[in-house]
Amino acid sequence: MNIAVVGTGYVGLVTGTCFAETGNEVVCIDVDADKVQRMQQGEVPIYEPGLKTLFDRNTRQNRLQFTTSLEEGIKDAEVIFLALPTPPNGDGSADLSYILKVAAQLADLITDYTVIVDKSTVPVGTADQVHDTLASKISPELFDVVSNPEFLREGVAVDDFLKPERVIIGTESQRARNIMERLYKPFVRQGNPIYFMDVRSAEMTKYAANSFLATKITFMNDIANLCERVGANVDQVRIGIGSDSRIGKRFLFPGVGYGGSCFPKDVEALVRTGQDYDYDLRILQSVIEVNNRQKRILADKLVQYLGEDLCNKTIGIWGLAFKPNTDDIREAPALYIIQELLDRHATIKAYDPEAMENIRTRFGDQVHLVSDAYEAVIDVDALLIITEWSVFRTPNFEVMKSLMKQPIIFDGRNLYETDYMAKKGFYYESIGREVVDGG
Ligand SMILES: NC(=O)c1ccc[n+]([C@@H]2O[C@H](COP(=O)([O-])OP(=O)(O)OC[C@H]3O[C@@H](n4cnc5c(N)ncnc54)[C@H](O)[C@@H]3O)[C@@H](O)[C@H]2O)c1
Ligand SMILES: O=c1ccn([C@@H]2O[C@H](COP(=O)(O)OP(=O)(O)O[C@H]3O[C@H](CO)[C@@H](O)[C@H](O)[C@H]3O)[C@@H](O)[C@H]2O)c(=O)[nH]1
Repeated sequence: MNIAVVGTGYVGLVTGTCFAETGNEVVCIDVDADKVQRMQQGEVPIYEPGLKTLFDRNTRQNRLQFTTSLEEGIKDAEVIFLALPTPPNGDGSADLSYILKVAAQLADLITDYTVIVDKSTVPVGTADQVHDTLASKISPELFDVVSNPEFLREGVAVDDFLKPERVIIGTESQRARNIMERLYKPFVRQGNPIYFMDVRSAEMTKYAANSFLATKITFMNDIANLCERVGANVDQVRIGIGSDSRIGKRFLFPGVGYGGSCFPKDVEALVRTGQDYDYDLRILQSVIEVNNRQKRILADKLVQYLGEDLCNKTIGIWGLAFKPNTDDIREAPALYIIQELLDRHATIKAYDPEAMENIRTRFGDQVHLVSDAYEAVIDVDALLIITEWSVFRTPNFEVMKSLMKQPIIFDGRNLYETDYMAKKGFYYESIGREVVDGG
């Protein structure tokens, strides 16, 4: 099938590459000329495990191509995916201008029946708006607008796309449904379902899923904070409740708050949708509040221990990306923690396996970026662990102790056992567990 993907970011590039991998002819379109040129020259502009191999294979075989021209990119497409940004407006609502602008352009270009698929995360009613934009210029018989929200996670995006737990397709058109089913069949051969539903329910499913997961994490963060106060260990509580299949083991890991380009903006946008319909989503309002507090928790713990003024202190940081296996720093807790430390005049040394370029772009030379984890602890007064990259899980603590000015660790991801850290001679604070002082 001939497919066009408009918007070649984390979602668009993975979508385009994976559809090419199942034999489709894919053209990816992006307004960012520099990005398009890099991709045309064989460079994958984001870090996503497994993507480069698929990208190389499909570009080599000319099944995956790139252009800045919408007209050229969509000319043979039976299906056009919109994988465009939907960032938050000032009031928390989703900015639909990218989607509606492209919809208006498509209205001038489509001449044969085409399925327009909304893959971006958009509020209920957006597909109708896209439909109306097109229908104001071309016959509704020339197109269908389908909602096909994407559930991939960064860091495992290729796996998630190739083996989705479910595919959601919102459409009332049998013709569009048949095309979408044909396209997705290769990805659900192990029996995972494709759920067809009405467009509005599909749009809502995406927000409900992200908001539920953000709530689950936030609930655990709240419980973790209480565990600290009552002398319980949140890791044991997590295992205790997670083994109840009604609760489930996943997404119960407490930490420094959820970040990334999706949960923060999508929870806000759903609250906003509620307000538009005179309905207060109180649970989600609390989730936002608790998460904002949680993003500061590691800096708060540090300040409580080292004092308000950090002007003579050097703080090491492990992990800057919002989660492991990505270079993405959008809404990363690290951004908030770094800003807090800078406001308190601390010197910062930081290391992340993939996200340092993005941090350099954001903070310039205010953050001293180093080339490995051990370098980030040389002469530091304390180490903050913000992202749980695997490489941080079993460090040589003897070496660390010999490098650090003081053996103090604030661990936002509960990477180590508290008893072990005490035995190794560290002052060690984590999330929802006892503080130990082995010094
Ligand atoms: N990142 C994720 O993990 C994820 C997962 C599921 C859903 N989503 C949703 O998918 C959508 C895209 O997210 P993303 O993370 O891929 O965004 P992104 O910012 O990484 O990529 C968006 C791309 O669109 C391009 N673009 C902007 N205007 C354009 C135009 N007029 N024509 C062509 N290209 C244009 C940008 O240059 C950019 O390359 C959002 O709605 C997001 O909420 C994201
Ligand atoms: O137990 C957990 C799990 C996650 N997180 C945090 O939650 C955030 C989001 O993590 P994750 O969901 O793994 O990454 P995303 O790539 O943001 O993926 C989410 O957002 C995407 C965009 O909408 C959806 O497609 C995915 O299904 C959804 O999981 C990160 O800051 C994680 O550190 C925790 O703190 N504890």
